[in-house]
Order: sequence, then structure tokens, then C-alpha cells
Amino acid sequence: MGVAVHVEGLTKSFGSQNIWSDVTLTLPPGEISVMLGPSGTGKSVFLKSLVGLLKPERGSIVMSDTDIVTCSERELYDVRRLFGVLFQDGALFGSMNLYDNVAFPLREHTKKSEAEVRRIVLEKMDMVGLTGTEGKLPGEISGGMRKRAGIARALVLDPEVILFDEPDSGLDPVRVAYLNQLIVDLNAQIDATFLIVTHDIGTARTVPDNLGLLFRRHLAMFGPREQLLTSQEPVVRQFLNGRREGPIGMSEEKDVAQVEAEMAALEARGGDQHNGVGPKGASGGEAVPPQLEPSPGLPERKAVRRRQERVARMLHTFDPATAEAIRASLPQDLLALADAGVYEPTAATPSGRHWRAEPGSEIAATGAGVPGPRGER
Ligand SMILES: Nc1ncnc2c1ncn2[C@@H]1O[C@H](COP(=O)(O)OP(=O)(O)OP(=O)(O)O)[C@@H](O)[C@H]1O
Repeated sequence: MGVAVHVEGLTKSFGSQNIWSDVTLTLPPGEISVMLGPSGTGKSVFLKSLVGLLKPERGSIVMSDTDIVTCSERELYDVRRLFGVLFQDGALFGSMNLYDNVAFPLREHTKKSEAEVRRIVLEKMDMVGLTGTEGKLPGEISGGMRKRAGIARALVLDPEVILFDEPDSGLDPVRVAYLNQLIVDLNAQIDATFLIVTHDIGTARTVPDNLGLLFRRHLAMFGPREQLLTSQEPVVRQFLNGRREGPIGMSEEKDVAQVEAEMAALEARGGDQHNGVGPKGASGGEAVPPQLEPSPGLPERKAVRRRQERVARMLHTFDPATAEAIRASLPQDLLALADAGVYEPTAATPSGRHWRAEPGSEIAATGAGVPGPRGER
């Protein structure tokens, strides 16, 4: 199973330009999380910080007991091996065929024999549907295939955390749909922790277990998918509906009076239409579409049950619309526990963004995070 990544109070600037401050979230182990945000809000900077390519000036990123922000170069080298990264353009070497591209991390970072390298490369290429293309050069294949090759390369060191930087960029909607299915299928097969940065609303609505939004130099929200998909926060609604009215402007900053006037005009027209999030707080139903499931014949995603237990414990911390949407996704046994008061109401964990495993639980043993029955942090 993948490991949890605990981010606490993370702040990053370049010179006098602050990118974001005080970002706090936990990527639960084995779950799929998506980070949204307008262009330029620092999503790529966040991914690079997670793998230690950029150094935030404050805060911590703790994974398997190592703080990536403050650890030594030696520790960073070790912890980086737990990550697989799909860079935006696939970052393949143009002069190497796909086989050698995928084999590259194995030859670079391990002492495996060529026979072992071959076994692993062919296995990963098969997992992403690229069997038979080993001899092709990156320039000879489609953008979608290049992404798949980039994913195969990200898989060869058996990572516990996989970061996808805009996997959908440059792809047509059908290719994006196939890629999304591949991501869910891979998660079912390897149970690693996934974080996807994307602008694609369809991906955000159907792929992840958790959704976050970076906006105006802070993390506006991070939590179970139902929390964002039913949110009435103007910035969240604007982003998920991809419309002009709202706090996000061409250059990110908009005048408050202008936003208020736009929102009033929008409400007068009946609010957002396609996702069920309207002016009256309508939610559930279409607002939270079904999540993609693994393809037939693949194992179930192990993260699903772990997540159900986690969100059942958090149920009392959410507003009614989110709680209702989460309840609709829970199996009877967990609903019964929640309704029996096993998970007592407590002071909410801040914005539902951060949690810790109940001592003794399976998730606690693996370092994942859920609030305890009394919501201790
Ligand atoms: N190495 C760097 N040095 C200085 N500034 C940087 C560096 N890397 C990124 N930035 C700045 O940080 C800001 C955020 O960039 P980033 O690429 O993370 O945004 P993003 O949210 O991923 O955008 P997009 O959605 O367009 O990919 C930008 O203003 C960018 O110019």
C-alpha cells in the first residue's frame, strides 16, 4: 500500500513573490487526490516541492518518517525513490526508444540484470497498454501514447506515491477518458498514493477520492471529493463550472464589488446548471457523479474501503450537503456505526483537511490519517 504524505504549514516564495502560504493537507495512503487551481497558482511548484526539487522556506512534508523539507541530501535520495512522477510533457528522451526510456530509472538507480530490467519494463508497458511499441521513438507515437510511456517509466521503481502533472494536457477528450480509466486501473493494481494536478473538470469530478483547490496563494479547500463537489464556496463553484463569473479573473484578482454583481446576476439566471450546485444549495445527485471504477477483471481498489472508514469517522465534521453526499456512498455497516454514535461529534478537524489515524486501526499501523473517535488531531 502507498504511504501517507503529511504536508503542514508549507510556504514557498521565489524572492519577494509568494506562491502559496501555510498549505496543510494529508494525502491518504493509496487514495487518489486531485489538486485544482487557476493557472499560475503554483500547482507544479507544489509537486516539485513534494519530491524535494524545490525547497519551501517554511513547513514540513513528512513521508515515511522523513521530512522532505529539512532532510539531508542522502535521505532525500532515498525518499525520492518512493515517488514516481509523470511530468507534463512525459519528459521522454527523444533519441531513445520507448523500451530504453522506460528502462532508464532501473539502469540508473538499481543494479538489476538486463534480464530483470527486461521483465519489469515489459510488465509495466503491458500495464499501460503499450505492448509491442518498445522499439518506437517518442516522436513516432501519439501524445496519449507518450503519456502512457511516461507513466510506465514512473512505475518501474514500484513507487509508493505517484504524482501526475496535468496528465490530460494536449489530449483530446476521448484520450483523456482512456487515460483516466488507466489511472483508476493502475491504482487498483498497485494501491499507491496518487496525486494528480489537472485543469480537467471531468477528471476532477469522476476520478479522485479527494479534491483540493489552490487559489490566491493558499489552499482554499482540500477534502473528500463530496466536500468540493457540493461546496457553495464561490471560487470552488466557479472553477468546477468553468465560468467567468466569480472570484477568479483573467489575472487572478477581481474587485469584490464586481464579483458580487456577477454572482447576483448568475443567481438571478438560476445559478450553475450542469452540476446541481445552485443558488439554493442544491446538492447530491448530479453534483456528485459516480466515481470511475476499475475495468472489469481487475481487483477492486483497496483504498475504497479504507476511505469509506475514514470519511465515516469524519462525517460529523461536514456541512449537511457534504454529509448527505458522503452517506450516499457508504455501505450499511459503516452507516450503522456512524448512526450509533460510535464516531462521536467533536470539534471539527480544520476544514476536514487534516486528520490522523485512530490508534490501533489498520490505517494507523500504516501511517495513514483519519481522526480518532473523538477527533483528536
Ligand atoms: N524556478 C522558479 N523560479 C521562479 N519562479 C518560479 C519558478 N517556478 C515557478 N515559478 C513561478 O511560480 C508561479 C507558479 O507556477 P506553477 O508552474 O507552479 O503554476 P501552475 O499552477 O502549475 O500553473 P499552470 O496551471 O499554468 O501549469 C508562476 O508565477 C511561476 O512563474
